Amino acid sequence: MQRLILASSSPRRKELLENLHLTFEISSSNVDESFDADLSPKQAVMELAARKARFVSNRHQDAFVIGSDTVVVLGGEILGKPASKEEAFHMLKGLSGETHSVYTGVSIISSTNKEIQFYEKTDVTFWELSLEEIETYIRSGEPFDKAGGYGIQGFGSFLVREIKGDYYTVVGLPVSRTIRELQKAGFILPYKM
Ligand SMILES: Cc1cn([C@H]2C[C@H](O)[C@@H](COP(=O)(O)OP(=O)(O)OP(=O)(O)O)O2)c(=O)[nH]c1=O
Repeated sequence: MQRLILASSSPRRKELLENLHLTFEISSSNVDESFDADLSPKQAVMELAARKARFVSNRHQDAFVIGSDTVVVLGGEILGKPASKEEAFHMLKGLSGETHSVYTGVSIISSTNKEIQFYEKTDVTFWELSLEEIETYIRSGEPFDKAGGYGIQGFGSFLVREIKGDYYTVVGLPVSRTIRELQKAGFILPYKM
């Protein structure tokens, strides 16, 4: 029986992988999430996803490991998680009425230590937001553990007017691409596809 490990502490990623009816373990990675300012968003998310997957793979060499990283990009600027109410306010005010891109990078390391990296990008357009809407949203506490300061899957759904691309890329794991790449890497699915 092949072992599969999700290298993530994100409850969303766990839930998304569970949707695929796979049996897997969780092992969170403790890596430095800073990256070189010269990296493009796609390079940055793939590099961070690989760092997370390698951290766990080094401790569990017999397993398939999945690592993932998500950022929001507005006008060329990469937004991570807001560290304060002020930062959340600044991010959400910037996203108001605009279209931004969400990049999620994924790294898969196989049980024979082969690495695959890929990314997906989804464009998200926000409604024009009033100051009251932004303040109400920040008071909910939802922005703080999420790239760009919002969660499309939660209360933050009211912010979003339109998306173009895979919804699950925004939530943190592009599941349909991930299962295909996992299979290519040699992981045997518990069902036929
Ligand atoms: C834009 C957006 C991001 N997010 C989340 C996905 C990621 O969990 C988080 C971005 O932070 P990440 O650093 O990608 O992930 P993480 O720290 O939550 O988990 P780990 O590193 O252990 O895997 O933002 C949403 O849940 N909904 C959204 O709409």
